[in-house]
Amino acid sequence: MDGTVSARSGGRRPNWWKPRERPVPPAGYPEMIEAMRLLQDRITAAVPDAAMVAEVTRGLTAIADRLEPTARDEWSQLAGSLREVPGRGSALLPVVEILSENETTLRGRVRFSRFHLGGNGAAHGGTIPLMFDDILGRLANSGGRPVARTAYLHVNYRSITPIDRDLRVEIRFDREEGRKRLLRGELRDGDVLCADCEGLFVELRPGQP
Ligand SMILES: CCCCC/C=C\C/C=C\C/C=C\C/C=C\CCCC(=O)SCCNC(=O)CCNC(=O)[C@H](O)C(C)(C)COP(=O)(O)OP(=O)(O)OC[C@H]1O[C@@H](n2cnc3c(N)ncnc32)[C@H](O)[C@@H]1OP(=O)(O)O
Repeated sequence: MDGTVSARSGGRRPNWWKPRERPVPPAGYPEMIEAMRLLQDRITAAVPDAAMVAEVTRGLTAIADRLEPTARDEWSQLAGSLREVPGRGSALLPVVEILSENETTLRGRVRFSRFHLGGNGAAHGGTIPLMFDDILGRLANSGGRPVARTAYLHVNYRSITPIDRDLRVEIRFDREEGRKRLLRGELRDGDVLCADCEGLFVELRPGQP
């Protein structure tokens, strides 16, 4: 248990869940993840012939083999841990560029891409909760609060969410009751409400994974 305490809990509760120090990302690391995202988009869109399939498979396997000896455990990995980098260095997440952020509100710009396609130009319905969960989780765990996990995430799809367009997302901290933190969010394409959500985050008790 470390000694970090939450401003919101009046300094009583220790913040036990804390990843170890991460290695500093080498120069070019965010660009490498960006190249991975581009690859995901291009593979999703591609209809290659058999020769190109074989060539790409060889190339990707060679890269995977080169990376394998550098693997570390999850507490030391870089992907997903780069809080200051849009998308946190995770190729899984739709990239949210954070425009403003404080302890109660987060505003950002997000662009779903071909990799996230569901159908007919619209983002896959699973990628929208993924995006919401990540930024709700970011706000829920901000301000030195002890770590909380999503207990539920309710998403309403109000209108299709187009890919390849800059959309706006806004999250706000609604209320906090004991270990429970309720947050709400909205995703908009201009004036059109694409989706909104409500998420409950519950602060973990010491020892809870
Ligand atoms: C990934 C972890 C977070 C990492 C954050 C770390 C650092 C922060 C820094 C940067 C963050 C950047 C980005 C954020 C990254 C990721 C965010 C994503 C987070 C996730 O994606 S995380 C994965 C999905 N998540 C789970 O894998 C949870 C599995 N689950 C459990 O671990 C337990 O289920 C738990 C702990 C949730 C509760 O369990 P428990 O036993 O501790 O508590 P209990 O059940 O007593 O509930 C206490 C009070 O909450 C009410 N309550 C509970 N559940 C409810 C529900 N569903 N509906 C309505 N009310 C509910 C009860 O009714 C009671 O209310 P009351 O006190 O009023 O009676």
